[in-house]
Amino acid sequence: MSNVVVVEGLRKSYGSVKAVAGVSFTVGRGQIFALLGPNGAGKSTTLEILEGFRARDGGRVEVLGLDPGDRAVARELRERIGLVLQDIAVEPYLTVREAIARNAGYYRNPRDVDELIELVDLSGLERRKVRALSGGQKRRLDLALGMIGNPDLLFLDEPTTGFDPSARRSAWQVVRNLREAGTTVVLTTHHMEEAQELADRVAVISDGRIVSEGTPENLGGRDTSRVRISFVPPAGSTAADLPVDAIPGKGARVVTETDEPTATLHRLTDWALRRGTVLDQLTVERPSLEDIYLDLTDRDAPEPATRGNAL
Ligand SMILES: Nc1ncnc2c1ncn2[C@@H]1O[C@H](COP(=O)(O)OP(=O)(O)OP(=O)(O)O)[C@@H](O)[C@H]1O
Repeated sequence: MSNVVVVEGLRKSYGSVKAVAGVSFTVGRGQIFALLGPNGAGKSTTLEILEGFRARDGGRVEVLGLDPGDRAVARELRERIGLVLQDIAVEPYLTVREAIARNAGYYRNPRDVDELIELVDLSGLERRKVRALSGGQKRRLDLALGMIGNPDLLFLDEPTTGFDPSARRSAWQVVRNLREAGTTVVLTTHHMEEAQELADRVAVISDGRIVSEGTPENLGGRDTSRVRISFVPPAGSTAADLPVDAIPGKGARVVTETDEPTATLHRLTDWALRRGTVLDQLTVERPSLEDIYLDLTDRDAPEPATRGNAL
């Protein structure tokens, strides 16, 4: 797979603040790549350098085979990338359709305006003024404006902040459809579910450095972490009766952790069935992406109390 983005040893300081302190990663063609990290970690600075808005202090950067630091390629880069940034100002007295159609005029090979309106779920709102849109509708317009130029590479900076759950799911589908059509996407998000749902690869940045990179499934050893099984033991039985070592959990639950979930579950369910009973409220969980993320970005934090459901 050819790389659409190559970043090697990228550095950028603002005075004495080392915002980006030696960041390296690549993004393959047609991939969705998510950059995660706490506030102030260096995500926006990295993205702004890739987008050609900010000069770097050091390191190598290639975007669609071009150096975004080279002013001579700015126009070509502008044609081939799409941007959905935070707080985009759109002329408030234009209608949705006018705003999209106007931006279409800036590109050589724009998408069809009406198709795009449908794609981002703004059908029926074409004639509404931008100033009368809700926060989530405005963000969908931002998404349309980022895509209107038919970009090879789309940057999405916290694309679904302020969306209701249903709008968020439709926006995810829009992004997945773009990937199907061959568009490469680089996004930042604070929603771990978004990264889990969308990203082919994720990198976690903290204090200007990448602290872990992988797929949402294997980031930080997530796929090999111990599995946690929890349930309420049958009435009349104690922890000592169970066929596995378990410790008290929340309420009446007990919890056991294992590297061999199949065998442990077999022992437990076999034990329960032989007694003609059930393991009430049984859950089997690996750490969620959010658990792993919190571990990676705050090593002093206590063990997270809640865990996700993905196995
Ligand atoms: N123009 C600037 N001048 C001085 N310092 C800056 C500037 N822009 C960012 N910084 C500092 O650089 C560091 C990285 O900021 P950056 O905006 O890249 O982080 P971020 O990961 O995008 O954060 P957020 O999630 O809050 O958007 C922070 O310490 C920030 O205060």
